[in-house]
Amino acid sequence: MRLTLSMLKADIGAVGGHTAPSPEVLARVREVITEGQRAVFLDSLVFHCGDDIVVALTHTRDPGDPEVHALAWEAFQEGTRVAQAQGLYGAGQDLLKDAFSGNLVGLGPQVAELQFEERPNEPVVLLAADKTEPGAYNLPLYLAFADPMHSPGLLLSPGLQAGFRFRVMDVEATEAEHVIDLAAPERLYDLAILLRDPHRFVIESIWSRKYPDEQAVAVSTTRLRNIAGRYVGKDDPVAIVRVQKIFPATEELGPCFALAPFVAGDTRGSHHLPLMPVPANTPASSYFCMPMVMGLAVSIKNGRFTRPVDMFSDPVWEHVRRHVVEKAMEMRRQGFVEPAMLPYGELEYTGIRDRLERLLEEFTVRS
Ligand SMILES: O=C(COP(=O)(O)O)[C@@H](O)[C@H](O)[C@H](O)COP(=O)(O)O
Repeated sequence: MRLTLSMLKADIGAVGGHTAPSPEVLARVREVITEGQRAVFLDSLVFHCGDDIVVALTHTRDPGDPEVHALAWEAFQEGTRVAQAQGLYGAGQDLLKDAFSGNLVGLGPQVAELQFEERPNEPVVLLAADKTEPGAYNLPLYLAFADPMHSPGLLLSPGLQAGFRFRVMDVEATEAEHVIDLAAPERLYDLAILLRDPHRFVIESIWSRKYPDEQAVAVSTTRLRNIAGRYVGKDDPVAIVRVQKIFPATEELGPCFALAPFVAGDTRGSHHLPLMPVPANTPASSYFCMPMVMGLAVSIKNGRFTRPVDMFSDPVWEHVRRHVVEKAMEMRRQGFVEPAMLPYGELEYTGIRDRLERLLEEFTVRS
């Protein structure tokens, strides 16, 4: 069965700040999605990461299918109406355009879609992150798909030994989509040169080299500020990762997040803090909006999801989180000084830029 898995995500309002959607907003999104079942898709999961609502759908249409996207758009719009009625903060924040034009890409919501021939058992991990940007997945995915120190399957399993092909997107290119395909391990150093800059170069997809038609990973790559031309909240990317057999195993992918790399985002989208792996449906952190990532491991059969297993909820992750919190607090001790605050070009609010321009005019040439 040729299946498409679509992950569609939007921040449409939250309770008491940029925290979490209300139960009523979530219920309305679920209701609209459920009404669309059978006509448009096979199965769905609706959950949240921080203040972002994620809709995951399985269907037999192609990625970018207008009806699938229209259903998600309608669900987010209906949810926004509830958020507005409840006075939630940032109601409809990620719906940047008024009219739906056949595809959610470019309208504000994040979209990751992956098409595949369903295996007899199809294990998949659904990742969602809040208060950060699409490049936040660069390092964990590189470790899982290219680094045998983290992913022993690259050495041990014949299905993985040929390595993987990484498609990297230059998200600063606005006129057209600029991508490059790099095969690991041969082009590992070239890959590293790009991935070291997660603001600009983002892993968009990863493919098996032994089975070139088999896509392992799809990451949403939309940068909201490229659409809106100004800061309207962080991008908060989603990603789909197929696991096991010819791909890294779930337990190889997991530890790649334990490193908790410093990523851009958190308060006012203008700082670096470590990416904290959290259980599903965790509200955004009141500690400086620490960037967070959640993962649901699911199996799919005939397009139906099993009940998900929460990837970052077992006891090991409590230990990891303690370490991540220490890392975050240490960084916060240096307040506004880089790299705690982002470099000038990446600041999402204009206050510093405006003030610096005035200050530069006050400089005089020393005689
Ligand atoms: O990062 C944040 C929100 O991100 P989000 O929109 O949830 O992706 C917050 O730190 C806000 O920038 C901060 O709370 C200020 O928000 P405003 O008062 O400007 O809306």
